[in-house]
Amino acid sequence: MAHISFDSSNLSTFIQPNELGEMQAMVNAADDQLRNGTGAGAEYTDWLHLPTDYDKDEFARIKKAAQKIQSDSKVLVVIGIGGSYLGARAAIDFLNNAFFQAQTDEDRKAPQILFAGNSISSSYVHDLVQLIGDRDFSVNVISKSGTTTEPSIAFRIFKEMLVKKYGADGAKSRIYATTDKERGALKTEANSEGYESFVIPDGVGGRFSVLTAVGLLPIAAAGADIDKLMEGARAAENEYVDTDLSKNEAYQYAAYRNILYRKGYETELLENYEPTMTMFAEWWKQLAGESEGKDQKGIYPSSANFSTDLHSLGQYIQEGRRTLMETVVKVQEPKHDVVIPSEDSNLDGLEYLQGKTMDYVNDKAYQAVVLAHVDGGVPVMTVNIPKQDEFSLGYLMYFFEVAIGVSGYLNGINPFNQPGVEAYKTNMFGLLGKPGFEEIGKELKSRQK
Ligand SMILES: O=P(O)(O)OC[C@H]1O[C@](O)(CO)[C@@H](O)[C@@H]1O
Repeated sequence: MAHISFDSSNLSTFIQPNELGEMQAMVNAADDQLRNGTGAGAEYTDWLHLPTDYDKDEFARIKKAAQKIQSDSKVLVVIGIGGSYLGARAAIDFLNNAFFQAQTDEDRKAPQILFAGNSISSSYVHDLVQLIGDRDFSVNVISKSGTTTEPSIAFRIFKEMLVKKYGADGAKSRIYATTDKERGALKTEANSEGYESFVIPDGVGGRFSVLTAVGLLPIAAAGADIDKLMEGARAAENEYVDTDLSKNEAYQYAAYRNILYRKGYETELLENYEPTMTMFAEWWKQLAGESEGKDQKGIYPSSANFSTDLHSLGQYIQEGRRTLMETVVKVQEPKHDVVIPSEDSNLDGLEYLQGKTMDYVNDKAYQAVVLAHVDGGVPVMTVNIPKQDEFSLGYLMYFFEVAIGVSGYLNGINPFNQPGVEAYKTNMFGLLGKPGFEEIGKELKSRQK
């Protein structure tokens, strides 16, 4: 039995009973493209078997490195952007205390995990340096290419800080490089400087890399059980193999979102009712957006955090343009529950809820929102997960990865490339005067007012 469940029961006013079955032939073809390597981008599908087929020696090394970081550092600075950071960030938030990063070093029982190199904000880096202060720290620099501008700038800054604090040799023993197995600038530097290094496998694109060292080292350093994370993903790998739409809920999700997309529901909101899942949605947004948004088509992935955003975006979702569909990731059992206290004055009118738990109210909010949004013309799908633990997270991430792979093929694109990301980089290099980009720089500058 599947560990998580996909609930499509609220789609009945938007999709007729015959429509899912009519997608079966297309799903069969998409499954063939994905699993038999007949589709575009087949060289980037090794993530499909990562939960079973991974480097066990490296996995043990990751756990050892995490222990070393825990023993000699109060802070781990994780440098990376896009798929080289979002999975770790999402997992660490999802699995830990809501105030993990704000806890004292003693309470946290693991290093504070701070992220850099995911923007070019100087103010952010300045403040991060201040926050580290004189505490012991290590750096995990994550980049397949080793030349991505944002993480490369951050790496220079934190490497210099390490050298000043620990000397050249001390710094080397505190830098962990996660990169290509043999090529690229970071691999070359790791080899020559002797940094401990971990591999981003060739057949795994950044947005599908959370279950490699890219995600696993920071997640383990934060104190999570990465064996359980892999176990959950492995269970999902075994679960979502049947091509039959009536049996494979990840494929069902892929098919339904494509049916809806073709009816004009062009934006999908990934929603949660737990603030610790905000970054999970950010991970999902790259997974879906970078995979599917190409050739001038694709579902636009967005997100909303409830009930917070019901008081900001709620109006639009209820009554704005009818192009939205929603996918809720609903946690069945909270990490902790809290009873609502009684108050004699009852000025807030809440006495009818005294003695009930907050999670009871949160669940009723979810039920109420589904009813209201469906009535308002917004199709709602729900992915139910039992709780926020490592096993469930590994399972859930695999669910979305396999669903997005199939979904991309259903829409006739290559889900595993990202040619569009280069356009801004080329322009930026031109404007910055990077050697080799002089011509484009001249042309761009002539167009600027
Ligand atoms: O690991 P790298 O090479 O620094 O790239 C980081 C990110 O940049 C992209 O290549 C493009 O945004 C992503 O796919 C990737 O996750």
